[in-house]
Amino acid sequence: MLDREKVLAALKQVSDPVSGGDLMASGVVRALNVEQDAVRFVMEIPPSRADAYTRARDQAEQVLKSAGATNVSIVLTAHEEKAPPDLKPQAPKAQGPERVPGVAHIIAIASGKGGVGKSTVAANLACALAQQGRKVGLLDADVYGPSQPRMLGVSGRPASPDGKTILPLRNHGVTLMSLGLMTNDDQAVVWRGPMLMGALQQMLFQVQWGALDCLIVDLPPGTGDVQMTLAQKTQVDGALIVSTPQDVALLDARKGIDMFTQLKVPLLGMIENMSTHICSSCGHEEHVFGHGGVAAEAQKLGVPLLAEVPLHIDIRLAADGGAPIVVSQPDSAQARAFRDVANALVAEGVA
Ligand SMILES: Nc1ncnc2c1ncn2[C@@H]1O[C@H](COP(=O)(O)OP(=O)(O)OP(=O)(O)O)[C@@H](O)[C@H]1O
Repeated sequence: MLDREKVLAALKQVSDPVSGGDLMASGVVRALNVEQDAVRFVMEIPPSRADAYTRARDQAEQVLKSAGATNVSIVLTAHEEKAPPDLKPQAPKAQGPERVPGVAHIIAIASGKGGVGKSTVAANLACALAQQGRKVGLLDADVYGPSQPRMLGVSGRPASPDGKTILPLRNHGVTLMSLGLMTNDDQAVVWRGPMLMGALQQMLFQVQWGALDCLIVDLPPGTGDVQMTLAQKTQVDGALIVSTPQDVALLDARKGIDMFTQLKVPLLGMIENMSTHICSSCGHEEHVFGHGGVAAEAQKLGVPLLAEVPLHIDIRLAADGGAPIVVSQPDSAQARAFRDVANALVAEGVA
C-alpha cells in the first residue's frame, strides 16, 4: 500500500530541471495529497520553464506509478517570476485586462455572504441561456466550495492530451470547468494566493472553451483574490449580485458592489434569492428572511432587480440531483424566475 513516505521517496528520484536538485528539495511540489493509491499535487513553476517541467511531471507520474500509485494527478500552475531589475528607461507598457479567446462576454456571479444561493443561480442561469440556444460556458471559480460539478451532474477528470490545454466537460448544453474537478470531492483545498491566481488563469486561458456567447463565472463569496484577479486579468462585461433579503446579507452584498465599482466592472443587476418560502405541501408563502430588501437596495443603487427567486425545496432537490430546476422542471414558476434573468441578459446584449 502506498503511503506518503513512499511518495516522497519516489519524487526525490526525479530531478528538478531548474535547480538540478530533486523535485521535493526544489519546493515546486505543493498541496500533496495521498489517499490509498491515488496521489495528487500541484507543481508551482515559473511559466517560462513550462516545457522542462512538463517532462519532469511525466517522469514524476512514471516513478509514482512504479511505486504503486494507480491514479496520479499533477497540475502545473504558474507562479510569477521575478524579473531582474532593468534600470534603462522604458516606455510604460499597457497591460490591461485581456479577452479570453473565443469568448464574447464574461459575466461574474457574486455574493457578499456565503450560502445565499450564488452557485444555484449560476447553474440555472447557464442552463437557461443554453436552452435559448446561446453557447454558454460555466467556470466554477468558487475555490472554497466548488459545487458546480454536482449541480450540473458532471463528474470525472478533465483530460489534457498535450499537458497544456484542458478539455472541459459538458452537460445540459453547458461547457463546464471547475476547480472541483481537479481535486477530491471531500478534500478541503487550501489555496495560497499565487497558486490561486495561477489556477484561475489556467482555467480562463488554458481551458478549450471554444466559441462562447457567454462565460459565466461562479465566484467565491466575498471580496478576495479571485474577484481581483478575474477583473484585472480579463475583460468582465458585468457582475450579478445575489443576496437574500436579510440585513446581514445585504450589508455584505454592498461591500461586493463597492468592490466591483472600484474594479470598474459594470453592475448588471441584483437577484433576491430565498425571497419568499413556498411550502411544497400547501403552497403557503412566508418571508423567512424578510422581503423586499434587495429591491430597495437595487433601487437605491439604480441597478435592476432581475429576479426574486423563491425558497423552494424543488430548487434544492434539483440542484443536488445534477439537473437544475430550469432543466428538470422547466415549466415551474421557480424555473421562470431564472429564465427571466437569462432573458434580461440577452436583451442587454451581454449573453
Ligand atoms: N431558492 C432556493 N430554494 C431552495 N434551496 C436553495 C435555493 N437557493 C439555494 N438553495 C440551496 O441552498 C444551498 C446553498 O446554495 P448555493 O450553494 O447555491 O449557495 P452559494 O451562495 O453558492 O454558497 P457558497 O457560499 O458555498 O458558494 C444549496 O443546498 C442550494 O441547493
